[in-house]
Amino acid sequence: MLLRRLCSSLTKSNTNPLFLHRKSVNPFVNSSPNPQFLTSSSKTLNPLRPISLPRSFFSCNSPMGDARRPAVVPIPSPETADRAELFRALEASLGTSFSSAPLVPENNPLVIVISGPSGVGKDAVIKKLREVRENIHFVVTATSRAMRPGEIDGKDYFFVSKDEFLKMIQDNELLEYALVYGDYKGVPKKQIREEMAKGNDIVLRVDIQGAATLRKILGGSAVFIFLVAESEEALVKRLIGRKTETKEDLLVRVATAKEEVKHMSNFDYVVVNKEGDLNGAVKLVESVIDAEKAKVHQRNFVI
Ligand SMILES: Nc1ncnc2c1ncn2[C@@H]1O[C@H](COP(=O)(O)OP(=O)(O)OP(=O)(O)O)[C@@H](O)[C@H]1O
Repeated sequence: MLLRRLCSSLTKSNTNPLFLHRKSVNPFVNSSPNPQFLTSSSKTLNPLRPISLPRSFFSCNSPMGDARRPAVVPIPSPETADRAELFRALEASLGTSFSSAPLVPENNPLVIVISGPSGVGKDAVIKKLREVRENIHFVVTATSRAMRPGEIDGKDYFFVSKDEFLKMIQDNELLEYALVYGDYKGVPKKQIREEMAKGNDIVLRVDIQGAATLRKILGGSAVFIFLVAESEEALVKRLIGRKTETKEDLLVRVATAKEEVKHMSNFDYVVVNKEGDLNGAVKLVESVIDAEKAKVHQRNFVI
């Protein structure tokens, strides 16, 4: 019906689209005749006059139109029609069936690198994120540092000896590694491969040095989030409050943290972990992940 209406309005009215176009844009005034506008008898056409096309060109009765056009089907009124009936009528009118296949392909699993100065709350944010988000794997980093009270091997870190760590480096088992405050820390490749194959997103928790190395290796194939406290003062207080560092360690970490904040520009997103608002920071990280998942051009991480 719609098609028929369109055809009849084109046939009946003088609104030949070619004419309208030429009337509004007339590039041939004061110019030599354009071969495009020569008739078969080689007469020059007046550019302001409509080109006369046979009536059958726009006619719904043309045999060519019939061959290409779907059958004319009455479309019931949307206000009163049965939904299924209306759906079928629309399909029939357009000569096509509406596919139920997803319009958007599956997301690529996302690799999220979370970093930030020591004591900013990386572990705290990740612990919470683990509770609230599904289909996400938190890579367990291998480290040669000693276990802290309350930490669990294989959950918080894979605690290995220095020699074991050096063997992993030798066997090319680490995506990235670094010597941090005298201890080795590294990201095992195997875990990432296995979890991505299951369709899970991957979270890597690394220090600033590790994030810089990963950026060089991964470029834009992963999303980099910088976690920061609202102020230096808040950061130092948080670190003191943790009570896990010796006074020497504290001094090094605080001095390093001041420098580390300058690396923010190498990241894609910055999330402020405000004192007393851990949930707010976690929500922001989730928003970043959701936004990344809605990207038309997805990041493509290959390992
Ligand atoms: N938003 C927050 N408000 C108050 N305290 C917080 C907040 N986030 C984290 N903390 C606390 O700050 C301390 C440091 O946090 P956390 O250990 O997670 O830091 P980190 O960045 O993982 O440090 P590191 O890199 O040294 O391991 C912890 O005691 C943690 O409970």
